[in-house]
Amino acid sequence: MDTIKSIDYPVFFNDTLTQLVNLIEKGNYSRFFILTDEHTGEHCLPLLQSHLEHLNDKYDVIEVSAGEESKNIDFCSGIWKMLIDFGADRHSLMINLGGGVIGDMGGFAASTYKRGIDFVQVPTTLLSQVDASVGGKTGIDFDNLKNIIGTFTQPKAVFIEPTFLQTLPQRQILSGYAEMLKHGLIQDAVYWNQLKEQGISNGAPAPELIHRSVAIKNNVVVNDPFEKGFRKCLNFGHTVGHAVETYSLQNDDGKHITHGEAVAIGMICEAWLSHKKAGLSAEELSEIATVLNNLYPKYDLDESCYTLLHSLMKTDKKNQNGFVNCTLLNKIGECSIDHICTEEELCDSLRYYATL
Ligand SMILES: NC(=O)c1ccc[n+]([C@@H]2O[C@H](COP(=O)([O-])OP(=O)(O)OC[C@H]3O[C@@H](n4cnc5c(N)ncnc54)[C@H](O)[C@@H]3O)[C@@H](O)[C@H]2O)c1
Ligand SMILES: O=C(O)C(=O)C[C@@H](O)[C@H](O)[C@H](O)COP(=O)(O)O
Ligand SMILES: [Zn+2]
Repeated sequence: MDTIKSIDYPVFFNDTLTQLVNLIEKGNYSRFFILTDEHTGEHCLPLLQSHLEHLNDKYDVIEVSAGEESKNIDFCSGIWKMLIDFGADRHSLMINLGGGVIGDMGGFAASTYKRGIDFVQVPTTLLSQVDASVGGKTGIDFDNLKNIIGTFTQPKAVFIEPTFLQTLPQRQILSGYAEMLKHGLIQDAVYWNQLKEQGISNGAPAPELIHRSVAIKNNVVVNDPFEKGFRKCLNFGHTVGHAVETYSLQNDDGKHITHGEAVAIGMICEAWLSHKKAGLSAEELSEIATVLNNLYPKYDLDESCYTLLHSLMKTDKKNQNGFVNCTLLNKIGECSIDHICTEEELCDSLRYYATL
């Protein structure tokens, strides 16, 4: 599969770990650091290390706990502290070996340490391969708000290695599939139909589909890297989705939903808003709601939490002048940005989800 050229860096799909070793050797780095979480440390690090034996004295491993609960300032401080303790200088390289949590937080830690050191993304979840590793959004959650602190900083390269997906639990595969479905909905009706018809059984989607999603996302971010305008299309499903994800993280019942599951709920609600406000037909709304509702577990959101959900939506980064600003679909495969949605409309979209 062809390497994709992003803003000013390559996204590799073939011989990825050899390509990574080439980058390390050519980059003349003083040291490099591999950031993992407890799962990628177990399942992915050994394969990477088998390519690094001749560089054993040039790197250290930094491991954090797994999951969204770690994507915060405390774990980020821990990473900065380890970089200081290991003597990382400005000519160091950070290798983010993990899912979106590691990619976002490792990218943020690297982009701020000594005002910025190089980093690369080695995504190990479907979600991070198709979406999070490309485009340069780095960040952490803070004050119970998703990605509220962060930077736009591009990696030096992205290495998409399909082998890593072999150990990924099916729930996480489905989570990544939600972002792939989003890519179809916003940009490519043929791709949506292909994903919808073949569905997802056991294991990861074909590498060609992963490549297709990266190509769709990349095409958007190269034209609007700082989300001044059309990049907001990649945020379809996230106004409601991030609020639901945050709500689930705050509820200490141990039943946290994944980012993809939350975005799937958000896409149903925002498809309903699209029907009300942006021309999406009733037939296409019904198709989207059926596909997503069948793929993802139902999450209980009763009326008593709507006020909290709306207050979370009011903090969305697309908002301006206090108005909640959504990306909506005009039809499957085409979207438009900057639709102001009222509290009543947003709550009605949650009511629609509850009726399914
Ligand atoms: N920067 C962006 O553009 C962007 C895009 C989409 C999502 N995100 C962010 O990404 C995060 C979600 O990423 P995610 O879904 O990858 O979650 P994650 O990083 O928490 O990974 C999910 C789980 O899978 C485990 N895991 C990772 N790779 C594995 C492997 N190969 N085998 C077995 N287990 C493995 C992890 O340890 C974790 O428990 C969210 O914080 C979201 O906000 C960022
Ligand atoms: O790359 C983008 O732009 C996206 O919006 C992709 C999203 O899938 C992703 O979840 C992103 O992290 C959301 O960004 P945020 O700015 O809404 O925090
Ligand atoms: Zn997302």
